[in-house]
Amino acid sequence: MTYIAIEAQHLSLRQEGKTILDDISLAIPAGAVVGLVGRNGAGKSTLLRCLAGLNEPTGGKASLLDCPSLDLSDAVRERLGYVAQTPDLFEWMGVAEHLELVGKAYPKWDLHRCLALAARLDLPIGKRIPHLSAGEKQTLSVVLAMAHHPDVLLLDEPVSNLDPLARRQFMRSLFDDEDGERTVLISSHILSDLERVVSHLAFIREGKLQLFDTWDAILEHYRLMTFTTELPPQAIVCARKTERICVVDTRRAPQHAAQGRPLTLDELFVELNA
Ligand SMILES: Nc1ncnc2c1ncn2[C@@H]1O[C@H](COP(=O)(O)OP(=O)(O)OP(=O)(O)O)[C@@H](O)[C@H]1O
Repeated sequence: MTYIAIEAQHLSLRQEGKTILDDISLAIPAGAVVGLVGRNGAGKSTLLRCLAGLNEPTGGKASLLDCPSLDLSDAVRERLGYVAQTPDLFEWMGVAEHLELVGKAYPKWDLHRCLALAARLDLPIGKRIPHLSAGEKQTLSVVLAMAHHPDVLLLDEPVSNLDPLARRQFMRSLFDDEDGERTVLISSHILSDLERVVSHLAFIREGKLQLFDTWDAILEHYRLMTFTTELPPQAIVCARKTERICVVDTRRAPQHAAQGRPLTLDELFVELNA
C-alpha cells in the first residue's frame, strides 16, 4: 500500500509580522515526483525548509517518512537528500574533499554512484570551491544530495543555474532505476523541465497552496473556458471574471467537459497567478 512520504498539516509561518506560509496541508504519496511552482516570493523555499526541519513553523506541523521534520531521526536523515537554493559549501575546500567529507556522514554513501553522477553531470572533481561557476556549485550540491540513495529528495531550484544539457542529465538522474521508489519535491521556474518528469504539481501563491493534483489529471480534465454563472462554483479552479475567462476542473462539471480547450502548464501558471 502507498504511504505518505512528505506531509504538511496546517503548516503556517509568520515572520516579522508577515504571513509567509498560510495553513498549508499537503500529503505526498511515496514515489510521487511533485513540481512545486509559484511566483518569486510565493513561499516555495520556506515550505521546503519547513519540510526539511530547517525552519520552525509558527503553526501546524511537517513530517517526512512519518517522522516530525523538527525532530528527524538519524534513520530518516540518512534517507533524505536536500538541495538548498543557494549551495551551502565550504569555500576553503576542493570538490573531491567535499565529496569525501559528506560521504563520511552517510552510512549508505555510494562512492561509485557519487563518481558516476559527478561524471554524468560534468562536475570538475579537481577544482576548488571558489573556482567553481554557479552551475558547477549547484551540480556539486546535487551530487552531495543524491549519492547516498535518498528515498526522499527536497530540491529547491536545483537546476536554475544549469545549462539545458546539464538540466536534462540531472532530470534523468532523478530516476535512476537502481534507486527504486523515490519521492521528490522539486521547486523550479523552468516549467518545461517539470512537465517532462513530474507525476504531480503543487501550486503555491502568497503562502497558500492553491492547487495540488496529478499532472495527468490536469492534462485530461482542466480546461480554459469562458466564464459563465452556469458553471458549478466548486469546479472553478481560478477565474478572471472581468475578462470572462476561467479554468475549470471538468471532473466537477462533466456537462462542460467539451467546452473551451486544454491548457499548457505555462498557461495554467499564468491563470493561477493572474
Ligand atoms: N527571514 C525572513 N524574514 C522575513 N521574510 C522572509 C524571510 N525569509 C523569506 N521571507 C519572505 O518570505 C516570502 C517567501 O520567500 P521564499 O524564499 O520562500 O519564496 P520563493 O517562492 O522560494 O521565491 P523564489 O522563487 O524567488 O525563490 C518572501 O516574500 C520573502 O521575502
